[in-house]
Amino acid sequence: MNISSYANLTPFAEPSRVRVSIRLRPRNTDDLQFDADFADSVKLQPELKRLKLWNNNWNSESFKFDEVFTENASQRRVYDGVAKPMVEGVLNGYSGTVMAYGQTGTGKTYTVGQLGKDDISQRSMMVRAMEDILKNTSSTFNTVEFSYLQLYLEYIQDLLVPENNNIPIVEDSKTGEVLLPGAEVVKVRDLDHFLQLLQIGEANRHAANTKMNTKSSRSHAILMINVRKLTHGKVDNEVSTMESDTTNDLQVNVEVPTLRKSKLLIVDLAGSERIDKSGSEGHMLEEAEFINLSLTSLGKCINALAENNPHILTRDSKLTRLLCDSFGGTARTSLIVTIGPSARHHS
Ligand SMILES: Nc1ncnc2c1ncn2[C@@H]1O[C@H](COP(=O)(O)OP(=O)(O)OP(=O)(O)O)[C@@H](O)[C@H]1O
Repeated sequence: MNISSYANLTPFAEPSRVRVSIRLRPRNTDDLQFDADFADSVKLQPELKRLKLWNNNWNSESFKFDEVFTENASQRRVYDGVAKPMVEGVLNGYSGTVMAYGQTGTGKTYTVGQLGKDDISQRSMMVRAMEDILKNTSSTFNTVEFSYLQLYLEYIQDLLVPENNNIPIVEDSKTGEVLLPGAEVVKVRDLDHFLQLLQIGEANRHAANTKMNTKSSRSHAILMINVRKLTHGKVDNEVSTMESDTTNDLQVNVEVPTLRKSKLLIVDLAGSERIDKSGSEGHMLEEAEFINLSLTSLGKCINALAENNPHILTRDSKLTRLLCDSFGGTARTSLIVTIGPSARHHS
């Protein structure tokens, strides 16, 4: 899978159920030391929402995205362009999924999961999304709850209570809703409460990576925010009245309380390295194969969604089973592909 796997999805379906954006990470000290650059092989054209890739000096390919973010794009701008529309949908009762996809070290966690404790301008989508949801809900009429999980190999582990490390996926046969019995579901009091728990989750993910002897994330991290809103919708009701000897049917507006449920998923996917290039063996190979399987089946679902194909095969991996109730119907998906200065050599 490389850049071209997800580019150019937009023109096929209007209005699309999938949006795909791309973000370039700025050069870090390693890139500068090894003089890694992007400009000789890749050109971002944000005003055209295009990325141009040179295969050699004469040949180039152009890919279209919904949004193109250069290395100068702030966390705020990326959030506004990618996640905010999904948050607005969730506040209006529609579910949505935002996912970060890219190779190790290209900025997936920075984009979707960074806490920004010391500098709020560095806050990522998870924090900004919760902030916006809390700002636009009232604790009297709404409930905001979340779970924070990771999927490693084919095991779902609770990042808030890591002892829960083999959580099953159950599909409600009536509603099709994905249920995760045993996963911690926390009612959010305020943003500070959420930040504290997100930090615990981050530390548990980090500890799991350290145990696996790697700094990079070999698991998918999934933040699941559930919003329940009590709304009072007006419903036309027919009422019969008696006036002297005649019966009259009147249409009256009746206020009926309705509960609207919606879900926002923010997913920090595991690095998308290819097995053949990583030279993995033994356990590392098994790990890479599971990541490959889940990303491949996710790719198939996203392509099916973009083509408005009603048959979305979600059975192939735990990742897509976990996401399946956020794929169909009115739900929307937004994918942000992160790339780094050395990405061309690995794609
Ligand atoms: N847009 C950016 N601006 C500034 N720093 C960034 C940006 N994107 C990433 N970084 C920095 O680059 C490093 C790698 O980013 P990050 O950990 O988010 O990558 P990743 O894709 O999640 O990697 P992995 O798959 O290994 O977990 C981090 O130090 C991060 O702070």
